[in-house]
Amino acid sequence: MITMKDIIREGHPTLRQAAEEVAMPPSEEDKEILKSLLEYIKNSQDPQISQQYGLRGGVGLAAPQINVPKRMIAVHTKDTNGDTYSYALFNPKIASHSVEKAYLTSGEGCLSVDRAVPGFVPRYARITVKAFDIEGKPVKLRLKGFPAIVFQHEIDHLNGIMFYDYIDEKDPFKEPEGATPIE
Ligand SMILES: O=CN(O)C[C@@H](CC1CCCC1)C(=O)N1NCCC[C@H]1C(=O)Nc1ccccn1
Ligand code: NI
Repeated sequence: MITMKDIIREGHPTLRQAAEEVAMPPSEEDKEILKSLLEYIKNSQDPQISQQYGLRGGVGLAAPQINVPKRMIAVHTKDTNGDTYSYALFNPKIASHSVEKAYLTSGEGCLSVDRAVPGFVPRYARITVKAFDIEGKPVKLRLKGFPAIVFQHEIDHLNGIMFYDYIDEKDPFKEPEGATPIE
């Protein structure tokens, strides 16, 4: 199982690399890696397991964060209606997106960043993601709200982008023009 010692931290070059596409259909090895990403996220949200293994809670994880420069992400979270979004995907791509932006009013953090970096992170309010599921079947997701923010944070990791790259240094809490705040 993945624990915090497997998660690389800022300064590690892999976090700033573009990750490689995963060949489809996925190999058994790639399937195991993808499963382990989703397993970490679920474990990190389990009070007993996360305490026992000292896991930092997360709602998403990308393979580069465990020093695997391959295009794989896992997301396990709820939206404000309480619907659960649980995905483990290969080669996710943002196929289209809204012009409208959105941002978390709490700002963002990252399991690979051991410090608080305050400020709003402007992202697209709605996205359409095309990807492949754990069996290599094509999937298409239309996302908005918190899940859309999480997916963008994870897909950025596949392109070597960190959340704080978007924060306005001069005025970190400036409301991004016409953006929707997400509590
Ligand atoms: O690449 C993936 N990561 O770096 C894990 C990140 C991903 C999220 C950050 C903002 C959008 C995606 C993560 O989950 N966190 N970041 C650091 C510690 C807290 C934790 C978090 O934000 N938890 C959370 C947030 C809202 C509701 C419930 N839990
Ligand atoms: Ni992150």
